[in-house]
Parts: sequence; C-alpha cells; structure tokens
Amino acid sequence: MSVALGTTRPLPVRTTPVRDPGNLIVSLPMTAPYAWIRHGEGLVGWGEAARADVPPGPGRFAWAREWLATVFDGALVDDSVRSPGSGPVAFGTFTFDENSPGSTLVVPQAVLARKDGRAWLTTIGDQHLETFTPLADPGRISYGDGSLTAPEWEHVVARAARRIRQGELEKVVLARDLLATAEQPIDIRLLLLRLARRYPECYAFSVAGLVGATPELLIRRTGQEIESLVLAGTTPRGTGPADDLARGEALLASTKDRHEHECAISSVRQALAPLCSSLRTPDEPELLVLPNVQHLASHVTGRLADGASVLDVVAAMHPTAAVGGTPTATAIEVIRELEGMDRAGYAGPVGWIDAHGDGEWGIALRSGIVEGRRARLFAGGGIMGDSDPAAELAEAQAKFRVMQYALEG
Ligand SMILES: C=C(O[C@H]1C=CC=C(C(=O)O)[C@@H]1O)C(=O)O
Repeated sequence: MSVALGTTRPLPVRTTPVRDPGNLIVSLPMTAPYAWIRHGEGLVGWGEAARADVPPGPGRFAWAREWLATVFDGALVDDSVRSPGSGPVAFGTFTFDENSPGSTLVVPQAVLARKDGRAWLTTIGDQHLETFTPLADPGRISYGDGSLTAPEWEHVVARAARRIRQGELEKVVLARDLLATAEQPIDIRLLLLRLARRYPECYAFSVAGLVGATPELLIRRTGQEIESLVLAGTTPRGTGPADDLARGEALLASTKDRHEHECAISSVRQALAPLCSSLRTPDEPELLVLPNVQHLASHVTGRLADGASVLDVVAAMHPTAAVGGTPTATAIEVIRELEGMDRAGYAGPVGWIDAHGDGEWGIALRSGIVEGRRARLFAGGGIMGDSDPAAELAEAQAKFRVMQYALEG
C-alpha cells in the first residue's frame, strides 16, 4: 500500500535552520527511526508523512521514481536552507533480489540533519507526534543458525568455488544469516548509537527495520558530481599491530583479493560510464581499516552527463559485483540456488533522496532486519575459484561482529 503525500491536498513542508542538536541519534523520539549517519553528520527522521511498499519486479526503480515524483511534486516547500537533504526527503531500502518483496520508501514527518557545521529541521504537516520514549536495553541476546549452519555454508562455498573453476562464472558473493533473539524488544536507537560510536567511518543506517553500519558507499550525488567507495577483498583484523600490518600487506598483495576487487570495480565502471561525462577510478586499491576487518577500497568519482537522480544511478549500479558477482546474471542465479534464503534488504541499496535528486545510498552490509525481540543478521563474502571455505567463514564471522556488537554492546 502506498500513501502519497499531497494526493488529496498539498502538504506544507518547512525546513528551517536550527542550533546544533548534538548527537542526532539521541534526539530521536521514537524506537523505529530513520537514519543515515557518518562521523556524526547526516539525517535522522521519524514519523511517516508518506510511505510506499514498492512492488517487486524489474520495474521497481521506475515505479519508485514515479512515486517519488508524485510525492515531491505534491509538496508545498518552504526551504530556507537549500542544501542536499533539506526540503522533503525520502529514506529507502531496496531488496537485493528484484523479485523479493520488502522494498520500501518513506518520507518521514520530521527530519533533523547536520552537515558541514549547519543543522536544520524539516517538518511536514502540522501534527507532530514527539512523545519521547526512553532508550531501552534488549537484555541478553541468544543466537541460532539461519538457513544454513556454518559447516553447510562452507560446503556451499566449496561448491561455488568449484563451479567458478569449471568456468561457469568468475566470481559470486555468498552470504548466510544468523537469528538473534533478545530478552526485551530491541530499540533501534540503541543499536544506532553503538554502531555510530564504534564504526564512525561507516554509514549507520535504519530504514523500515533494516539496520546496520555499512562501509560501502554505493553512490552519493551532489548536483552533477557523484562519488562511490568500492569495497571487495577482505581480511579480519590481526591480533596486534604487527599482525595487522602483515595482514594488510598480504591483502594488498593477494592475487585472489585483487581479482575479486577488480570484478567489483569493473562492474561499477560499466554501470557508471554511460551516465557520466567524466569518471575516475584509481589504478590501485588502498586499504580501509575498520575495527573488525580490513578491505581493499577504491574511491570512484565522476560527473553526470545529464539530470539522472541518485536513484537513477542506484538503479544502474545495483547489484555491483561487491555483492552479486561476475557475470551478474549468472551470479544472481547461483546465489538464488545456493544460499537457500531470501537476502531481503541485506546487500541491497539503502539511503535517502531529496526532491532535487541528490542523496546518498550505501550497500546494506553489516546489517540485520530487526522486528520486536528478533533480528536476522547477514554477512557474506566474495567467492573466487581458489577460495578457502574456512577462511570465507572466518571473514563472514568477522563481519557479523558489527551487528552482534550493536545488539550486545
Ligand atoms: C558481502 C559483504 O561484503 C562485501 C563488501 C566488501 C567486501 C567483500 C569481500 O571482501 O568479500 C564483499 O564483497 C558483507 O559484508 O556481507
């Protein structure tokens, strides 16, 4: 079901500068907020002025584009801030698999933002439910296997690697899920606080129950300028500084990881080139060091040739080979066949878009779906012909730690 803002009467949208609100997450009055935060900056939102459950299928991004146009065109905007993320904003999550249900767009009733030393508040309509509920601890967390046990998943990784060696495909990203159960309902604000504190380099996000801290920026559009941070190739952190350094150097020198990274970069290049008048990809990846893992990372920048919105760019890019594989269509089939689960929003695009088409979208990694006392967590990795199933499992376990920390503190 979708409720379009302004379909019956135009709704007033007002953006005004505000004093620095301090920690954006602490300002959130409700337990199921919208958020996109990195280094303390970004957007948080609450309430629902409009919401769309996007129908699955190949036309989902076109459907979303039309819905957003109706919503944004139906708004009476008074915006004295005029910055990306001011005026009406929609948060969104798209499922990894276009055939899965669960893609959602929401225009919150209130959005509080901080960027480059400026802060602003956008409100929609005149009724605002702002009863502040105190932060609640979920208590003890217990874990169970999702669709596959760890040994079953290792077996599936070995099968995928064999198929790659036999030439069916070049790379596939395989994931698994873990089921977490808490003693008390999970307060997403608490997870966001922990994620933002421990993973400041990542984008802490919350949209329609999908929560996480992703290091991977799919695309940022600011006017005609675009940016992306492509990640693929990972090693868990070492036991101390010397081990860490050695692991980082080994990652940079690893043929397997460099090949895995090259697949991801070339999928991004192929998707962006037709949309851009200029596009720059680095010759060599660098290391991105996070508290749980180190990644091979490439910062891509470009300039859009025409007026494509950030969502148009998302539609062209998803799924990159950082979460799908090479070639894409074969990888998607192998993922459907071998994983034995629906990824839902995990590894799909998550982020926000404003009425000018600017916005930031990440790939929903290091994430989980939170509902009441339960959370379904996801993690995976790129599989190549010479992948070692035990090493891939260790890598996935290191990636799970992000959400386990968010739940347990
Ligand atoms: C699939 C995941 O990570 C992707 C992003 C960065 C590095 C990856 C890797 O090295 O395998 C994956 O491609 C995940 O975090 O679940």
